[in-house]
Amino acid sequence: MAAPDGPLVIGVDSSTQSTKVLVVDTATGRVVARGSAPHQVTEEHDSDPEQWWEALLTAVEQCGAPAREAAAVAVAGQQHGLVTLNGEGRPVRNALLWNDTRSAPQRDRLVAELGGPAFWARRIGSVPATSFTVTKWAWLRENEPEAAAATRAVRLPHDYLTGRLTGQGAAEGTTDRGDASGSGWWNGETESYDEEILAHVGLDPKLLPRVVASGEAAGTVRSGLPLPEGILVAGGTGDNMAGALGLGLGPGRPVLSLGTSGTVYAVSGRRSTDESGVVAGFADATHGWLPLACTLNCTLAIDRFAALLGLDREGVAPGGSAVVLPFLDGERTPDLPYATGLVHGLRHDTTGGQLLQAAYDGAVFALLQALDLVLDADADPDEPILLIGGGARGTAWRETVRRLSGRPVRVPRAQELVALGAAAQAAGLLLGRDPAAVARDWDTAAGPDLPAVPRDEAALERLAATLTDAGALLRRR
Ligand SMILES: Nc1ncnc2c1ncn2[C@@H]1O[C@H](COP(=O)(O)OP(=O)(O)O)[C@@H](O)[C@H]1O
Ligand SMILES: O=C(CO)[C@@H](O)[C@H](O)COP(=O)(O)O
Repeated sequence: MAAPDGPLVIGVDSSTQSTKVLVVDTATGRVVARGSAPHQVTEEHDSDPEQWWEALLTAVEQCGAPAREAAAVAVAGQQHGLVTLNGEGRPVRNALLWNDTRSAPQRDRLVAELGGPAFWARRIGSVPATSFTVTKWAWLRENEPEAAAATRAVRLPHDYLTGRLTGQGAAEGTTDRGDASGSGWWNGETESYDEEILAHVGLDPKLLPRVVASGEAAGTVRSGLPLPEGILVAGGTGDNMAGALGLGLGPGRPVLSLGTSGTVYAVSGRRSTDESGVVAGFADATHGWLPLACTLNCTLAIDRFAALLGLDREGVAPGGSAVVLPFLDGERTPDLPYATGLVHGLRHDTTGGQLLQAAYDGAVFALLQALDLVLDADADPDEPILLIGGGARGTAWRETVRRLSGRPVRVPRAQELVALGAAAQAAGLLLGRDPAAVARDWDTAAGPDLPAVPRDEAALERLAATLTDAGALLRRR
């Protein structure tokens, strides 16, 4: 390893399928070491937080000597997951994840009981989808009351890992405003926990972590870990907020992330309060906002579809009139938690490759429809879409986004932008700087631009019509 020019920092991305760790030179943004380890997710979409912790340690150990020289660390995590801890700070049960739709009945009731979509959009910036932590807590109380009663602390995934790094007890947890804004009990108007919502769902605010400010440390690394004892631990954040930091994102620049979830987002100085529920009005990890739309079925659904067809994920073919709505996990955008996958428009001459292409189209459609909604009204329509996440490495994904958006697409050369964003947060804390400005100095968003191609209006119209016509099927429980 060439000698670093500045202090080293560690950025962690604990996402749905795996944990990735980068050791980064703060002076240049150069990645000097990396590691990764997978997680298991059950068929019901829950996951053991102890396994995330083991994966984090494994991935840090893979980084070797540079990890032992780092001066600060931050953790970004999959949003919304409900982590319930006992008095010893250990999980009461597996975490209920963002893509678990079991809480759909509780969600419907909560929205109706507390003043409808307008109330929620105004208070928390979003009409909660079944992803939101508040709906999962309501589900737990109703379906596993003994687990809810045994809970002494409620955490989000990144809070849990930050707590394990710092040695926080059940009463000492921390979180940040970005990830807190996806809980459903953090009020964006007052920037504090919403006591009326918490009382309604029977959650004692004392069980929740303290929200640390941007630029404030969550603590320091405790002894006995493969990281230097006593180094700074930044507040951490949700994975999408960290992706925005990692790109050094400014207003008007749309991001499309293709991972287990599909997300489309932008940063804004204006707080979003979309009563339609398409846009979640999240906070970002500093002082601004991160309007975002999210789908439950993205790369995993398409890989499953390719496997069913016996094709490689790049085995797409143009043409045909097939439409696929790849809602294998139910769906959040559009809001169809009970939906299953749907194939329509088959003919004798439809090929497997055309069907696979239709599945890609179906996965990208709702995200692109939400693109203009997450951008400020004065955003330049010719600004390239920044394509990130594991899917951004695939040609079929890139070409689908180009063809259905009609916009230029840029794939940043830097990979693992969520872990890079966590590293930028750690660097910002260490150097007393704005983390997004640190990432801009690292030039993380640089990459070749793929020019715009004419938008495939026929494919978009077929998808829109099928969604409307299949409404009753897709809503059936
Ligand atoms: N070369 C590639 N081409 C297309 N897709 C890829 C490629 N490599 C990985 N992927 C996709 O990336 C996904 C993982 O993306 P990632 O952003 O790491 O997910 P998450 O952060 O949600 O755990 C996998 O489901 C896989 O389908
Ligand atoms: O629910 C959301 C955003 O609201 C998801 O984006 C999760 O944050 C999971 O992210 P990945 O594991 O797909 O990165």
